[in-house]
Amino acid sequence: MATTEGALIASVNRGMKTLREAGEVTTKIFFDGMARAPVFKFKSIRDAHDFVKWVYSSMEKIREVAESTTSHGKLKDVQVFSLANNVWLRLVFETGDAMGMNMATLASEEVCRYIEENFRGAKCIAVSGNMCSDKKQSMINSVFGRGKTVSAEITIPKEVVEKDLHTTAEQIHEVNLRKNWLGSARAGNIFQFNAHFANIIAAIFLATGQDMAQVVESSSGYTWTEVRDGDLYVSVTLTSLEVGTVGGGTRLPTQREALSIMGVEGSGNPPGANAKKFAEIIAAAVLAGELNLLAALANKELGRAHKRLGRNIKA
Ligand SMILES: CC(C)(COP(=O)([O-])OP(=O)([O-])OC[C@H]1O[C@@H](n2cnc3c(N)ncnc32)[C@H](O)[C@@H]1OP(=O)([O-])[O-])[C@@H](O)C(=O)NCCC(=O)NCCSC(=O)C[C@@](C)(O)CC(=O)[O-]
Ligand SMILES: NC(=O)C1=CN([C@@H]2O[C@H](COP(=O)(O)OP(=O)(O)OC[C@H]3O[C@@H](n4cnc5c(N)ncnc54)[C@H](OP(=O)(O)O)[C@@H]3O)[C@@H](O)[C@H]2O)C=CC1
Repeated sequence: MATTEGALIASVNRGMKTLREAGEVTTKIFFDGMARAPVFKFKSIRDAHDFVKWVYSSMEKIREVAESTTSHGKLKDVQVFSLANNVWLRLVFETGDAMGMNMATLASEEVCRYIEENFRGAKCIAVSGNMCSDKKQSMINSVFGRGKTVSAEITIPKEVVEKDLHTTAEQIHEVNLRKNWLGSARAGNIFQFNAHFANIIAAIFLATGQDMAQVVESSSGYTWTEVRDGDLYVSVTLTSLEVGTVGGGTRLPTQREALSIMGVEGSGNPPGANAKKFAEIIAAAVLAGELNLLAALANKELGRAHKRLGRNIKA
């Protein structure tokens, strides 16, 4: 992790120590796909409607055109949206170990060229029509996923919660409900029912050569807790985690080294395996950070910790 947040390393470290003592973290990827969504304009809604019908009947050809630009990318879905005489095609790609934004953009440009040549009156206004949605918070990413949708979970015995986090499952659960859920809802937040996913995501992105601007949507998600016979069940779900282990800034030597420490540098076997494993490691780290901050809030430790670790003042 690379961060200027004074207490963050200590925070995630204590969370990880707790997870390690509690047992195994389970992680699962529920969705994997990078989206690019060109916007097309038509003369009338009649033409836009005909175009949508044509797209559904031309899926195989569109897939062939898209995949002609890449050996790793696979077009897995075309999601169609319209507004008056405008149509967006949200092209969703499996991108192997790459985060895939260049790969998906190059493939989408080829699809746009094919459409303009083969459907009379279709004009591609922009290869990115914001239904993608890259580097912006959006409901579409939260609902459909972008990059990877990944969850991590663990149940922590009450003795471990008390020893390492100096609190109880009940107190952590109450902070989660009243802060992350009720507080976020009252604040009008619709994407981030969590405490500080962004802290961990930003620090890992910087250390491993990810695209920093994608922290915006990659830190969307939910923290869920339950008290189970005094033990704490805790889980995190990241809806749109956009990461890669090849391409972009992962080519830089220090960033490559950070990925190799986790055993996920470069191409996986099969391709995509490294990026998936990396996403699961990130979800587990987010779980550690989230668990620990909820405990620190329950204990009223926040100000004291930041005084000591941020300002270097003994509390
Ligand atoms: C700071 C602690 C962990 C102390 O907590 P403690 O229990 O007094 O710590 P300890 O000294 O007894 O050490 C326990 C363990 O913590 C770790 N640890 C402890 N110190 C270090 C260190 N210097 N470097 C690395 N690891 C450290 C380490 O794992 C250690 O185990 P050990 O190795 O000794 O067996 C605790 O008070 C704490 O976590 N406080 C909360 C800090 C925090 O989570 N900040 C997050 C950022 S806040 C923010 O940016 C977002 C926010 C809050 O605004 C979002 C929101 O609205 O919610
Ligand atoms: N163009 C845009 O609109 C945007 C670009 N970006 C930038 O794009 C970059 C990331 O794009 P991205 O496409 O991920 O990376 P790159 O553009 O660096 O391309 C990665 C290429 O690596 C090849 N490759 C080799 N091994 C593998 C493997 N195991 N799995 C997958 N691909 C492999 C693929 O080639 P092949 O396709 O031939 O198979 C792939 O296209 C970042 O720098 C980011 O900042 C960010 C946002 C928007």
